[in-house]
Amino acid sequence: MKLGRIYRDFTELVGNTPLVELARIRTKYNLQSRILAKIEYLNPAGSVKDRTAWGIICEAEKSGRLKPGDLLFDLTSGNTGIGIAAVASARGYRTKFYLRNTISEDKINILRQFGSEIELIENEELFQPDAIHRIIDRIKAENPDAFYTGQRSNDANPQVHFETTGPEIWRDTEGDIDILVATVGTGGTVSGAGRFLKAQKPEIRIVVAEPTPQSVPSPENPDASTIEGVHKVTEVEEGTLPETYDKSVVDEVIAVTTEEARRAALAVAREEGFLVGTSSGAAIFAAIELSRRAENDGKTIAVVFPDSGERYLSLFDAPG
Ligand SMILES: Cc1ncc(COP(=O)(O)O)c(C=O)c1O
Repeated sequence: MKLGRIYRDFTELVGNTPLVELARIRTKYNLQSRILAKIEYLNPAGSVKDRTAWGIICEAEKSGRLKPGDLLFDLTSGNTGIGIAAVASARGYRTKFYLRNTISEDKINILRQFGSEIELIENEELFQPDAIHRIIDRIKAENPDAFYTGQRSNDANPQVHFETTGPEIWRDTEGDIDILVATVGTGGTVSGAGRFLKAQKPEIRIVVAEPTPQSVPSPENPDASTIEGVHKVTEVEEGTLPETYDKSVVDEVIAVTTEEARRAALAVAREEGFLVGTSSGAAIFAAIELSRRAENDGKTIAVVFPDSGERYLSLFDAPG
């Protein structure tokens, strides 16, 4: 980065997040691999989704689909909404978001600060067969003149990770990377960054940390404590995975409970000083599991930390 730089606006701050070695986690768990974490909460609106938001809005502007003052809308578990709301403020658009009613109060409060319109969707509605597709059809019909950012289907989402997240990890490791671990909401991060990294070095393994079945709300277990923003990618109904998730880049999936993810996130805060969210905890838990395998001795594992633990303070009691 050159000295004395003045940034033109918010969007120039998106990306180029630091990759940090977690040496104290390595010592604590006596690991034989090097663990690196990409600290995505250092994006300007606080999550990896600032990249997605900027990628989608930039692409829509280039193709002439947006004019000043337009309304943008999406179905989101919060972080994408916050990223889109922030980029929209910087570019002169309005926003409206549809959110599951179990989402953390912290994220809803942040969206209100940006002036976004918010509509909550009953958790139960999401249990019905084909719920996501029906909800998306409904919200599109409700906003006929607005622009649907469509994080689950818009190719600009994985593309921005192919153009930024993947190259940044490749550049910062100077190619010394063997495994990438990420979680999947839309799959944009893992598909785009994973595709880029495999194009540079085909033997890199791409690993997804997914929630266990017990960590996903269902009609039988509606109050399950979720890893917010993160979905199961195995044993899910045909057609429910987002179009932006490219399972062909993924070599392995490791299941993590919400409790394991929470504890791992706390270990990162207490050992390394990074207060990360639960999906970061799931990713580091999976990385620790991988590094306990003899085959991974001496290897480098990079982990994506999507957001900050400050986004979930209202969901969990202060731990001891
Ligand atoms: C907290 C959190 N972690 C991880 C992810 C996964 O990111 P992606 O949508 O790129 O798969 C999301 C996405 O919504 C998220 O909100």
